[in-house]
Order: sequence, then structure tokens, then C-alpha cells
Amino acid sequence: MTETTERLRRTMMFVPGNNPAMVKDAGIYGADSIMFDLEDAVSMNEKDSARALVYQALKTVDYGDAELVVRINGLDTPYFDNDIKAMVKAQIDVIRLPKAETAEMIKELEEKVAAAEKEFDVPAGSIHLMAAIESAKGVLNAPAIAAASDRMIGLALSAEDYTTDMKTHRYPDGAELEFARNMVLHAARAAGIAAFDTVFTNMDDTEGFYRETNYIHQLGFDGKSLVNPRQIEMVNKVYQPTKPEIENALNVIAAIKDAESKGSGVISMNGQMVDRPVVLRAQRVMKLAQAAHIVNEEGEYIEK
Ligand SMILES: CC(=O)SCCNC(=O)CCNC(=O)[C@H](O)C(C)(C)COP(=O)(O)OP(=O)(O)OC[C@H]1O[C@@H](n2cnc3c(N)ncnc32)[C@H](O)[C@@H]1OP(=O)(O)O
Ligand SMILES: O=C([O-])CC(=O)C(=O)O
Ligand SMILES: [Mg+2]
Repeated sequence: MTETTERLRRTMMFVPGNNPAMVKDAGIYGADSIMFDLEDAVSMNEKDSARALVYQALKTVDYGDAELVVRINGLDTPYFDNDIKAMVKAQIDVIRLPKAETAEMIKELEEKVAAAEKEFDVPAGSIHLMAAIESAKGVLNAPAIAAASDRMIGLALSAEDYTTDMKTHRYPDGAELEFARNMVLHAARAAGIAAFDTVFTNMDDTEGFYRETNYIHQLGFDGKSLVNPRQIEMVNKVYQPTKPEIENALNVIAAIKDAESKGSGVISMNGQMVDRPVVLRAQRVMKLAQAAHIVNEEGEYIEK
């Protein structure tokens, strides 16, 4: 179990829950979050065996510091209850509900998770939730979904199902996702939780992957859902702060410390005003730089 608030979530990698080799080795690629899939990557006749495989792996495999997430089957499936029970019993960090469309769906999930925590003697409130937004209805209800439970840690946009629902498909410029991306991101930020962009499924289009990742990084997403380990390093590269950004962040943090010691919360640095939002951004830059192993916890550069 890992700390859930304020952790970095640049990369959330789907791992098909019916693939023993992938499930066993999923920890070696360095994803911030590993997401075992019991839903669309698993065929109907493998649902029970996939659930058992993921349960067993959670009990026996060491996934290091990665956050452990499971995408369960939806509320309208016969697998929903058993998925919840098994994953709560295994003390997964986060349950991701696919095809979330209303706050009531989150509330129903929350009730079942709470009951399972009781049944299996798992600390109350320890299992967190997130929701995947995959339809027009889900997008329009995103603010209520994001705020539906204290257990919620994030919202994800799922563009494959969403574009199908919208009677379109995915285009290289992403215009068809503009409204949904902004809704999901704003709903998540307003509720104080994380926002994940959708998967990119063309493994050979590296240029397209970088274009999309740079774009969602600029918008403010925490990271992306991924389908392949090769995508992890590319996302981390996009999220890695540049040297000037790190220098500026270090100067901001030093300047505000100095100002605070003199009893002031706002100062001018090289003609630029430095106040709380600037400091918060600088702290995030340092966190990303530490995650990229460019600086240590003291903010000093690590020699390569
Ligand atoms: C719309 C949706 O719902 S998306 C979510 C559901 N879909 C999924 O979960 C699919 C996940 N991804 C995959 O299954 C695969 O990456 C595929 C099918 C897309 C591509 O497979 P491959 O061409 O074999 O990938 P690739 O050659 O890059 O694999 C390299 C290594 O990474 C492993 N790997 C690939 N993808 C994953 C993954 N998602 N999780 C864990 N390991 C993986 C492979 O097993 C292989 O390991 P090996 O070198 O030990 O043999
Ligand atoms: O959550 C995702 O990004 C994958 C998915 O299910 C979808 O796109 O429909
Ligand atoms: Mg989907």
C-alpha cells in the first residue's frame, strides 16, 4: 500500500489480467501506477481466471513503489461484485471503475467496497477509487463523478469508447477530444484529484505519441493511461523539467524562504513577482525533477 495523495502519476500502464507473464513482470518497467485489467482486455470466458491470477499476483509479487490499480468490470456486468471482493481482499491501492456515467455509480461502488473492507478485515477507507469517463453522459457528469466520494483519487478519459459513443473516431489532431479533455481535467482539478489522459494505441507512431503527450502535459494532466512499457520513458521525458526550469524553481524556493524569514509572503525576483502559486509550481517542478533522478531530495543535481 502506498501513499495516495499528491503522489506523481505520470504513467498508469494497463496490464491484461489474463496474461501471466505480463502480470508477473509488470513491475520492472518503472510505471508510476500499474493497472491490472479485468475488463476489456479480458474475454468473457477468462473473467474468473484473470481475477484469480491478479489476486494471486497481488499476494505474491513485489511491485516495489508502484501504485497498484485494478480496472474492474462495470456495474452492469455479472463480474462487478466478485471483482470488488477479490481486489479489496488483496488490498489493492485503487479500484478504477470503467464507463462511469453518474455520481450514483460511484456511490454504489463505494458502498460495496466499504462492505468488502468490513468482510475481509481491511482497514476502513483504505481502498481508493477512480473513474474512467467513456461517454457523452460521463463527460457531462464529470464534476459530480469526481466529487462523489472522499475515496476518489482521479478521473481518466477513455477515448476509444468515448469516440465510439460520439459517433466519431480518433484523428491525429485530437479535435474530437477537446471538449472531453477539458471537462475531465476541470472536473478533476475542481475536486482536487488527478487527471489522466487516454491511451494511445498505435505503437509505431512515436511522433504522434509525443505530439499528444506534449499537448496533454501543456493542458495540465497528471499523466496518461498507457498500453505498452515502451510508452513509459516517452511520457517521463515529456514530464521531465528542463535545466532552466529547475534553476528557476530552486531560485524561487530559496527566495521565498528568505522572504518568509523576514516575515513577507511575496517578493520580487529578477523583476518577476514571486508569491504562493509561483512557489507551488516550483515545488512541483522539483518533485518531477526528483522523480526523473536529476536532483536529490535536497534539490542538488545528481552527477551522472
Ligand atoms: C481501449 C482499452 O481498453 S486499452 C486497455 C486494454 N488493453 C490492454 O491492456 C493491452 C495492453 N498491451 C498489450 O497487450 C501489448 O502491449 C500489445 C498487444 C498492445 C503489444 O504487444 P507486443 O507487440 O508484444 O509489445 P512489445 O513487443 O512492445 O512487448 C515488449 C515486452 O513488454 C511486455 N509488455 C507489452 N505490453 C505490456 C503491458 N501492457 N504490460 C506488461 N507487459 C507488457 C511484453 O510481454 C514483452 O515482454 P518480453 O520482452 O518479456 O517478451
Ligand atoms: O481508459 C482508456 O484509456 C482505455 C479505454 O478503455 C478506452 O479508451 O475506452
Ligand atoms: Mg474503454
